[in-house]
Amino acid sequence: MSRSFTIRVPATSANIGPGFDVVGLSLSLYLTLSVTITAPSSPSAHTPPSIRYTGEGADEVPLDAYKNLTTRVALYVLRCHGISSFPSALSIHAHNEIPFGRGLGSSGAAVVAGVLLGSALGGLRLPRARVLDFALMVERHPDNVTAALVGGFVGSYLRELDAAATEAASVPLSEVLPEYPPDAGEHWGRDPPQPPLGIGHFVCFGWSQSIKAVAIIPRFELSTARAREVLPTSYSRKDVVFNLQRLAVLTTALAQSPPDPELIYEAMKDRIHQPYRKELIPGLPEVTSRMTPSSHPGLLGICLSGAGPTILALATSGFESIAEDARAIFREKGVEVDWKLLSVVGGSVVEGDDA
Ligand SMILES: Nc1ncnc2c1ncn2[C@@H]1O[C@H](COP(=O)(O)OP(=O)(O)OP(=O)(O)O)[C@@H](O)[C@H]1O
Ligand SMILES: N[C@@H](CCO)C(=O)O
Repeated sequence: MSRSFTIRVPATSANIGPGFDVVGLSLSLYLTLSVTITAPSSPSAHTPPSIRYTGEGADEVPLDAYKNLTTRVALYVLRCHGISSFPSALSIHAHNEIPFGRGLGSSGAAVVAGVLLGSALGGLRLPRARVLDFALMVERHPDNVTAALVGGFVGSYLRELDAAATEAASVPLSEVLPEYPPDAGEHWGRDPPQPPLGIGHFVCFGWSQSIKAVAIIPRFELSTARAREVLPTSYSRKDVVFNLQRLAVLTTALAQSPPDPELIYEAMKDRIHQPYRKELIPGLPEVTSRMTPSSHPGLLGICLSGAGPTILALATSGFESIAEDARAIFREKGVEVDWKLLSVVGGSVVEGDDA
């Protein structure tokens, strides 16, 4: 008997200014997997997975199930449950609206989609907290994956792990997600590390429905790894307190109706990551300082989205003039951008899976 189902995971913006590695927001661009497992023509014939990929990243994403991030994560989940291979005659059509390497959570979405895929393929029915554990074994900061899974405006932290769990969680990704299948008759080698239970914890904040997100997306990629390399390993107390004060206010201010632009604009400022990332993103300091609620009615606040280079402007109106003026500032620095008006949406869904 054939089986088919769909997995849909939203884009995310992490940090929202002061909440570095802490808060995330799910946004209305999606990675969608349409999955079909056809009944094998003969029980002994094992057909390898076939992947078709359309949309953002289609020209660079690997279509080999042992190299593709989403399917490697799915196989990791299956192997942790004693299932050593993909089902036969598995076909996946991935359609992606989330641009790669722009700070809109493309890798977090691919990882969450992979965990949900593994759970569905194995009939595992993993509870949401366990899905998060698996996702956090692969993507080690919780802000994007938690928001992609749960949806809305979310704050999260990683539980402090005991020594054994710390060791399990610190296994290199190359071991968690090996790229190559074993040759026929061989084994994968040692069992993959099981995620410790309850790695990530989160809380959902309120969100004023009048607030939309303008994503101003430079036409170049910046990997999260590169954007983390430029960050210092320690901070002054003054800078930490600056961010904590703003984050505490921001988490409630974005739920108020009507939202208060003066409060939010100041509460979206950051001293922990954006100042260090300006060398990688020409125009970042100018865009975040020259555009204010006074110069742009409707604007509430402006920040780097995730690790960048996208800029996220939260606003209740005036979306086009905010985007076009940001475009003009970027153009002065030689950077071309595209922009999208996005809404805050719900989290990941799996539809049509009766297994
Ligand atoms: N749908 C996908 N399928 C397979 N691989 C993907 C997919 N989406 C992202 N990736 C991989 O993740 C990489 C981008 O990850 P990276 O963490 O650098 O950026 P990001 O997730 O887009 O940004 P941020 O984490 O700042 O929001 C891509 O270059 C690609 O290798
Ligand atoms: N909090 C992370 C998000 C990137 O995915 C960072 O800013 O590096």
